[in-house]
Amino acid sequence: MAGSLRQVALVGTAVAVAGGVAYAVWRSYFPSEAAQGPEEQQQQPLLSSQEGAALGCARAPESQDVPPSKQILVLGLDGAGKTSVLHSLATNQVKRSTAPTEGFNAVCVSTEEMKMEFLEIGGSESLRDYWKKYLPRILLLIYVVDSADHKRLPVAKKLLHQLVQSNSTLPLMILANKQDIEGAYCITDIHDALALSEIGDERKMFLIGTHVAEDGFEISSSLKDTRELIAQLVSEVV
Ligand SMILES: Nc1nc2c(ncn2[C@@H]2O[C@H](COP(=O)(O)OP(=O)(O)OP(=O)(O)O)[C@@H](O)[C@H]2O)c(=O)[nH]1
Ligand SMILES: [Mg+2]
Repeated sequence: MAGSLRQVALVGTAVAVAGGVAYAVWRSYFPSEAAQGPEEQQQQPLLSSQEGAALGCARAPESQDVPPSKQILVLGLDGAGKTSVLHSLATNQVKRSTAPTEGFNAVCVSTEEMKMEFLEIGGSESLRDYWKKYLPRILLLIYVVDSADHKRLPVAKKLLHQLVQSNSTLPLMILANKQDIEGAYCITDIHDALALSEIGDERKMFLIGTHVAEDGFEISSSLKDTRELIAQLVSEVV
């Protein structure tokens, strides 16, 4: 166990949160280019400039000395908690989702240093075909699992391994969500259930326990740490 855990940073300690969250805008849509092949998408941003602008992630013209938005893909099985985590990260308040994402969900989170564009694709079976199409455009993949959904962890593992096999260096952050539920697997169990030691040690990989607790409260320190780490990771990628 200790050997396999060496390849993964288990994050649970406090990291100071720099910068505030400026806004979050919610939207579900199917982009028109979803039918294109990954090659055609390689040079395109995750969100078009119009979509980015609508979400408050407008890009500055290249002549201006303003860093571009950082693009992050958020995947995982239906019900894992992707929307709830994203909404909480963006607003700093716990807000559990009440409906499945029927397509895509784009969220913009600003810190003092940068704007980060998160794109969640719903986890239901019919949407999983879209997952891979966005991989070539992103700086970081966040994969959310329901730590209490023991039965479906093998499916979550299979899909994760399929996603990462085509890119050995894409940074990966796994959120072992719903840690508040009694009987939820702890992160070492999740590490084993997802066979993370097989994913290779070329990439940066993080496994973090999270939960989106009671509505209306400030988010937990683990979620704040997660946001801080995401900002740090994407700022390191050129
Ligand atoms: N107990 C508990 N429930 C959670 C947590 N996170 C999310 N939920 C609940 O789990 C259900 C699914 O959450 P969503 O955020 O919609 O899950 P999702 O991954 O976005 O699902 P899809 O959009 O269908 O792919 C909702 O009822 C949430 O309230 C958590 O940390 N703990
Ligand atoms: Mg969702």
